[in-house]
Amino acid sequence: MLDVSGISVYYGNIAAVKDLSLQVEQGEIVTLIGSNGAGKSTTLRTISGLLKPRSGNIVFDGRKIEGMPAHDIVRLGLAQSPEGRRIFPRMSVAENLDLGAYLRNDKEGIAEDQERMLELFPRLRERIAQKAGTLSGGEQQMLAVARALMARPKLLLLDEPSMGLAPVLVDVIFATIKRIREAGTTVLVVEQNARAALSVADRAYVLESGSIKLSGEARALRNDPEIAKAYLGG
Ligand SMILES: Nc1ncnc2c1ncn2[C@@H]1O[C@H](COP(=O)(O)OP(=O)(O)OP(=O)(O)O)[C@@H](O)[C@H]1O
Repeated sequence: MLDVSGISVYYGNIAAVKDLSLQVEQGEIVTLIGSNGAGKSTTLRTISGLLKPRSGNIVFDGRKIEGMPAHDIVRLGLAQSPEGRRIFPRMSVAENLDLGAYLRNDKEGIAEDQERMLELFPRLRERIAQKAGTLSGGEQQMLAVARALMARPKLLLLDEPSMGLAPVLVDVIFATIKRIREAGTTVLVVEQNARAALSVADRAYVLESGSIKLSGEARALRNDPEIAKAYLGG
C-alpha cells in the first residue's frame, strides 16, 4: 500500500532523513520507533506531503505522491493525525470532527462516521458540545485521532499518539489503534514509547540518525536484547 524508497529530507543543508526505505502492506500496523531527533516526525511529514524529499520516491496505492500537495494526498486516502494534538481549541468536539471530513460531501456518511467515532471514543460523546480546548490531554489526543479518521483514510499516519499521556491512557490509545485496524484501516504509527508500539504492531522499523538501523517483526524486535537495552529501558 505504501512504498517509501530511498528518501532523503533536508532542513537547509542538514539531512534529517537519509536514504530511508520502508513499506506498509494493506491491513498492517507498522511502527517507526527511535529516540528524540532520529527523524521520525520528518519521515511522517514527508509521507503526508508536508515536507518534500530531496531525493527518493513515495508510492501510495499505486501512485507516486512525493512532492504532491498534502490536500491531494489526503484525497487519495492517506490522513495524518499530527503530534501535539493540533485540534482547534475554540471549536466544539463536534465541529472538530466535522473538520476532519472537510473533503467529503456525503452528509449521511459523515453523520454515520461521526457516530462510529463516538462509539470508538465514548469520552468524546460525553463532551460533544464542549470546546475542544477544555478537554484533558488524553481526550484531545483521542479527538485528534478521531478527526483524522473522519477523512475515511485507507492509511492512517499517527505521530506520537501516546505523547504526554498517563500510562492507563496509553493503553486505551493503543487498544483503539487495534480496533481501527480491525475496522479496515491500515496504520503507520511513529512512537517514542517503543514498548507500547511494539506490543500492538505487526512490524517495526528502528530509526537512528535519519536512517533505518533495523527492521523486522515487532515480536522479534521486542525480544531482541539490543533493542531492549536501547529502547525498552533494559
Ligand atoms: N524545522 C526544522 N528545522 C531544522 N531542523 C529540524 C527541523 N525539524 C527537525 N529538525 C531536525 O531534524 C532531525 C530529525 O527531527 P525529527 O523531529 O524528525 O525527529 P523525531 O525522531 O521525530 O524526534 P522527536 O521525537 O524529538 O520529535 C533532528 O536533528 C531535528 O533537530
